[in-house]
Amino acid sequence: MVVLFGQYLWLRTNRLFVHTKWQLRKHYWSISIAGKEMSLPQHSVEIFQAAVNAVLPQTMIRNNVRVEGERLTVQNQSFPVHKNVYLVGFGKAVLGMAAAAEDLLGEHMLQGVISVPSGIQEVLRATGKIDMLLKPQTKMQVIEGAKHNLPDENALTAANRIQHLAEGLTAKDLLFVLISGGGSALLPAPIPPVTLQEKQSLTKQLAAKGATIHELNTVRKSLSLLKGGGLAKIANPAQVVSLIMSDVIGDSLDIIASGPTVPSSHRTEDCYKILSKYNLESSIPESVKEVLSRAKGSTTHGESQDFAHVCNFIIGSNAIALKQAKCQSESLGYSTSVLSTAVSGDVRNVAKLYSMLIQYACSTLADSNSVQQGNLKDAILQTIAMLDIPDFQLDNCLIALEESRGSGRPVCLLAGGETTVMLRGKGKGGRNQEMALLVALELHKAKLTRSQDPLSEHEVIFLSGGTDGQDGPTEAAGAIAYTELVDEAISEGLNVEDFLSNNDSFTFFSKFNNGSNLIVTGLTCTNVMDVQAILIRPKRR
Ligand SMILES: Nc1ncnc2c1ncn2[C@@H]1O[C@H](COP(=O)(O)OP(=O)(O)OP(=O)(O)O)[C@@H](O)[C@H]1O
Ligand SMILES: O=C(O)[C@H](O)CO
Repeated sequence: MVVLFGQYLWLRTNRLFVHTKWQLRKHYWSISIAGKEMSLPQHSVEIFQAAVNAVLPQTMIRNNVRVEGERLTVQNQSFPVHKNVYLVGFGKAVLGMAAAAEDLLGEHMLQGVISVPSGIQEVLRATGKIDMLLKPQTKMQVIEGAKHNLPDENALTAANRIQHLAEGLTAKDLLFVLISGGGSALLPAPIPPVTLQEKQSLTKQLAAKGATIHELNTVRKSLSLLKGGGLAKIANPAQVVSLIMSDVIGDSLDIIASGPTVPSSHRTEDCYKILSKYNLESSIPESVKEVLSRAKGSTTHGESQDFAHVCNFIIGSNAIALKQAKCQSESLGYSTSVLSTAVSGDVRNVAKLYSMLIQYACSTLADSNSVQQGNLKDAILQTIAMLDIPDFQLDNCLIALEESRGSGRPVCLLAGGETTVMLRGKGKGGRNQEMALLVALELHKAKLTRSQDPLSEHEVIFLSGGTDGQDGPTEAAGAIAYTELVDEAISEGLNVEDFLSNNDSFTFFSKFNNGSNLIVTGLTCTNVMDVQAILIRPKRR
């Protein structure tokens, strides 16, 4: 059976996908839903796409902000406005947020500066996403910077202009602050004598050693004039209204883009603890030591009462994306459950968790060996506890499985979050591609070690993708894996373990199956962490 999947996807999804390289693989049998022939990998991409489309920045602004006459309402809170609004923003989703905000604010808006990723306007023009671009008569200045998500001179210029704008505000003004993931790199304002290069090098070293975003941003806040509440402090006495798209676990306001409008609860000791945890104490530059010692305990820019002029609102999150993914998956005919929006930890352990979950689901669907199921369940619960994933709902998985057993519908399990990768090699990859490859390897090993194997009786797809469309410093958003992937790779002369030991997942997926398993979306201009989808159904006999 041949389906022109690439073409089909383009027609259906030209809002999101620049191109998607999926071609239908011959061993996937198709099912007919609403007259359409589609396969599991196609469905997984559609579900991922629904997640991303649910959190497009302009939609998030329109869903949360209203301007009626001289009243600006965000969620349930109103603010008077009278041609007194200034706007600043920084992050991967900020261009679309700013375009929608400027439209809504109309004549109330006076001036703005936004710091957005390098090349983003060109990508939007090239892909026809005109509604995310500012109008020619915009009152905003756009500065592109932070290539490869690293702070650079352009981002520094943007941060200086934002600081300058905020410093000039009075009690009559309202500062609209648009914040999204990637904001930390786009708003560098190192406290002298720390230099941009020193800050960049420290964050790079921490990231490479697997530091979490909470740890990274705790350190970033302590070395910045604008992070950790600094921007809000500078804008005082103006009313500050921040609209935030969350790309961190638990939606912690003080961590997203390092919380420029949020008081920080972290202390200097927290920074030293993190630096020593990753053995970086001896390589801290003198300038960093000086700034940390000056902070004398607190790294916050004032106490919480100093933030009475600030209102922070979360307007987009991983939970919103997964909710829409669930709707899409249900409409495609799957028994669906969302398991967690907080999957985090070392990518290797998370991949083990997903592999066990897939085996558990297959054995429950096959109603096989209950001892094996019990052992798997115990191991899953232990891994969840070890990874410390607070909201993981294994019971939701059981609900979907039971429903599927009753109805014969295929199963879709969804989760989201952000893992960390300990870089050991020099290859090219990202946490989603690495996770997909690791899951494939785990499934391969599990298949070899079990004699009666419910895995082989099921068609299984595992997708992991970054909602921002850029997984690590690669051109892909993520990748798709399945149980037979390792065997197929061997037949193509590719050794999965070699690629993994060099953190070279992008190179692997570029070569494997002519790159068909890569999800290539281009920059999506939004960012609410990563999404994983597991699709399972019994193989036809
Ligand atoms: N070769 C590689 N293989 C696997 N992961 C990698 C590789 N190189 C970098 N990474 C991971 O990519 C991540 C950095 O990617 P990126 O800049 O897209 O981060 P991000 O967390 O999505 O950014 P932000 O949160 O600022 O939006 C880090 O977690 C890093 O460990
Ligand atoms: O910019 C950042 O700090 C990360 O994307 C987390 O928000």
